[in-house]
Amino acid sequence: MRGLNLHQPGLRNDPDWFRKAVFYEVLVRAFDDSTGSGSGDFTGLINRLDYLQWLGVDCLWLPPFYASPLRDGGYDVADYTAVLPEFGTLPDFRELISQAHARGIRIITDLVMNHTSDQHPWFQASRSDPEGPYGDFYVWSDTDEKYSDARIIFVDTETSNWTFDAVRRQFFWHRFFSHQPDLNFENPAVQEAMFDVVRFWMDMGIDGFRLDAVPYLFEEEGTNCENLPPTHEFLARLRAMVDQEFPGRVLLAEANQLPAEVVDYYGTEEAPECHMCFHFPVMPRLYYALREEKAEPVIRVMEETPAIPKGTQWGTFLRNHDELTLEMVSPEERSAMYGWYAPDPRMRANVGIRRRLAPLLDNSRSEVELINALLLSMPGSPCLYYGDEIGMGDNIWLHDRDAVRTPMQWTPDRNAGFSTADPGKLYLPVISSLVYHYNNVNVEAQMATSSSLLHWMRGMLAVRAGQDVFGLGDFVVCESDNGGILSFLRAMPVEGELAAGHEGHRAVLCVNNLTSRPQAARVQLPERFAGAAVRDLFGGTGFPAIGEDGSVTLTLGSRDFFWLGLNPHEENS
Ligand SMILES: OC[C@H]1O[C@H](O[C@H]2O[C@H](CO)[C@@H](O)[C@H](O)[C@H]2O)[C@H](O)[C@@H](O)[C@@H]1O
Ligand SMILES: [Ca+2]
Repeated sequence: MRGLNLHQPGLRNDPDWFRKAVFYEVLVRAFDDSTGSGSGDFTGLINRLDYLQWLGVDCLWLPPFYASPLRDGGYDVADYTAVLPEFGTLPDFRELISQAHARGIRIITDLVMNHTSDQHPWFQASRSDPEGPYGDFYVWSDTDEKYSDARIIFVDTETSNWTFDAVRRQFFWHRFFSHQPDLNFENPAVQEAMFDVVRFWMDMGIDGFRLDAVPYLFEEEGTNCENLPPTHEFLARLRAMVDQEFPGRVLLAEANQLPAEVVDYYGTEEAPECHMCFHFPVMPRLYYALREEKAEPVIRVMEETPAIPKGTQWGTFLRNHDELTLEMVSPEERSAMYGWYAPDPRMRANVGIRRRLAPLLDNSRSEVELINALLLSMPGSPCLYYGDEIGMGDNIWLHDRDAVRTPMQWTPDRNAGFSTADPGKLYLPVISSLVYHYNNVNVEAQMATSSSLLHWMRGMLAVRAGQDVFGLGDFVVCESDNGGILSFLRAMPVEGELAAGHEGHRAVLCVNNLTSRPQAARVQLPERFAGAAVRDLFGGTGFPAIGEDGSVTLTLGSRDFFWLGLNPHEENS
């Protein structure tokens, strides 16, 4: 056992930390440029940790910062144990970990196991020396006909999962871009090499990994080459190694699949795999429900979500560095969502929408608040995307997913306070559109305005942090007589293991008006809440108690929501 991170100053010794945490995805490149190079870096991120601590996030997720030609935002790794020189050095990264930990903030990073860049020395060796030690590191074939049942993921750019290599005079397999050859996981040396990568970064002190594109590790003829048994066997071995050598560190699966398939990435009691999995299908349903003004799509996807093993957690999100993926919705839902959210074809990418949260919702403050309230109160540990806490805009005139990867907007000054470089030297231009210009949308201005979205987000995170039930409690949909109202309980037992030592209310009733008009609704709770006292979690104001039949009638303004603490034993006041 090499690495318990629990003794780091600032980190709480809590095995459930990831189940209660708010994650924050931040691109090192996009956050703060401390050197004037035009690109963000580790020192810049260190300089902004106080801001992230102030905001109330618990764990950062850093997408790849490894040596890379950057043809896929760093997901094209050219050296797994080197960092991009423009981001700093390994000692700088180590300093970032220790500075984050000192502030009680954990860090997980991306582990891109499925593929490398074609610039990786393993691929260069594999293509030029088929009989050498790396000859079998990739998936080679004399034809491009194998695995024909596997879909193409990057439909905008790729026409085949095979590309001919003129050096080796064979085809190589790639699930993503043709410059990203898939590693051959059938080769034990590849598996061992990946274990060593995991050890390298965990030894350095990171708190876990997001496992990128994890369904695609193995291939098998006659299948769609996704979620195959050997992939799960490999993940179980990886988890066993992590548990043994780095207890307390987490693995988070990025498996863009239906819930019934994703749950397999938690593994079994005998052979656990990941501690967390992103829940892809729920995210588009939140956007869908806002436009359809109906709770049903969200309720349905939650009903289709199987229970997960004890001690694990979903990861949830509204946006990330990729397009808002519509792979997990039906063709009818997809075309409705394109119509609502991506009327201009430039807003689309692959099977999804390359826009940020605020522009998706046409900068409607009440919709941004409501969808964030849903994210923060539904099951799962929410992951925020940098800049969405201030309602940053996007730039659909940029290439591919760069539309949503522009520099963080700190101030109304040059380059939005992100960099002192000549503006032309920035890795991407700052947002200067009419509505989302950095003159108006920036951290400094919002910090100075108590009614800003930024202050609202911080307040929400603070309230959530005081209620363990959001991370640990059950999710129970409460029937209501109004289809535009989504109401559910987050509850955990008063007696028993879960309740011991945890804070806050044991039951919170969340009621959300998905419609743009005021609504009244009679909400039915389980019988045990009959007569319970009701208090708003934000101001502590008492509401009328739950009726003796277990129901309560509430009125909500347009896109309004309530988080109501329930106490069956309190005198109502
Ligand atoms: O490394 C290749 C890609 O891996 C992740 O991709 C995921 O995003 C895709 C959409 O952009 C999605 O369709 C796919 O199912 C996912 O695995 C990573 O997040 C991407 O940035 C990266 O290009
Ligand atoms: Ca693969």
